[in-house]
Amino acid sequence: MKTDPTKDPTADLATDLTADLAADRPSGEAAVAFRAATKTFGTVRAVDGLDLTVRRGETVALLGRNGAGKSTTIALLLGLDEPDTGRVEILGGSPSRAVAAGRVGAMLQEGRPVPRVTVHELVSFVARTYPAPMPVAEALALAGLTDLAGRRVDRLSGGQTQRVRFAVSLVGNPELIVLDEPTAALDVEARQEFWDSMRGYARRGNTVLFSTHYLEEADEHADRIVVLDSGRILAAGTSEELKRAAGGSLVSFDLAGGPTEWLGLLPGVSSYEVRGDRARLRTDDSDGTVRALAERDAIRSLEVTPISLNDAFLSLTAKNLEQVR
Ligand SMILES: Nc1ncnc2c1ncn2[C@@H]1O[C@H](COP(=O)(O)OP(=O)(O)OP(=O)(O)O)[C@@H](O)[C@H]1O
Repeated sequence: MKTDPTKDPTADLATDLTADLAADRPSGEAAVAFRAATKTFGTVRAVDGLDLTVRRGETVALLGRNGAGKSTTIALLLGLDEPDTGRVEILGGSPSRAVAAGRVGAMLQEGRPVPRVTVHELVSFVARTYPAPMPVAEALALAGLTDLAGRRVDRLSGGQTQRVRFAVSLVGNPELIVLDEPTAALDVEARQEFWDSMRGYARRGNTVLFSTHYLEEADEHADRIVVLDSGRILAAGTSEELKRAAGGSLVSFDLAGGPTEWLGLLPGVSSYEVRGDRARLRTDDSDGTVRALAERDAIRSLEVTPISLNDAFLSLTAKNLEQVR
């Protein structure tokens, strides 16, 4: 549902419901639905029986290593490629219909700036190709480009160019925006500016699906994270849920020169490492591990912390590697 802060939101809701009824579709339909979708290239299953639903208004991150299947998933979603088997739907219909109607905006990895035109000219040109675009000034403001409107697009920095691509993807006033690694190669500041723009768009009630390698970005900017590996979903949920799914906590303490062979035998401990005099134990049963350490009087500078999202990601993908082998 789209909301304009200057308007009564219930008026929007009423309009939306009327539109939904008029279009003969349920008002609660998903923004994105993959149903057992598979895509194979030669012997590689880039997308392998994918079942994924993104609700309207959600911001979802697709997280995965190189080759996990993120770009192929996005290509299927945008109708740039067809699944071999299974189904992909956007906003209750086919991807190509949603794209043609301007209901989906996309920012893909490739694409070079057009020479000589200004930011305003380019975004205006793209706006004219959509049936119900947003005002160009609004798209420029959302993308943080108001002050750069008169600048030539081939004379912008990497971060500014990325924001132009963002403006181009949203000027059609889409309900769903799909971003394939939108901040690859941006510095920290440009990345932050980009996410600020994206959040402005999401706050209007729109749906965002983005792929990333950056765990912090997924953690910070998505309502839900979907971890992909070998074209399959390994885990999905909030970062807290993923940490829980990966299992466990970290227990660390000072060895004070003591032996290390027994660490792996402690209750709950699945792995451990020793750096200098500090032992770090990964455990599924932190209470049991701590009790056993206390019995051995090995609790010097003891700390129990939840695992980081990074640890959870590594652990989830490592488990999958073991299963694949
Ligand atoms: N057109 C293609 N022809 C052959 N193999 C392909 C093609 N597109 C993707 N693949 C393979 O499918 C798998 C998934 O690739 P995909 O690009 O979807 O992964 P990704 O998660 O987006 O990776 P990255 O993070 O490196 O962009 C990889 O093994 C890749 O080599």
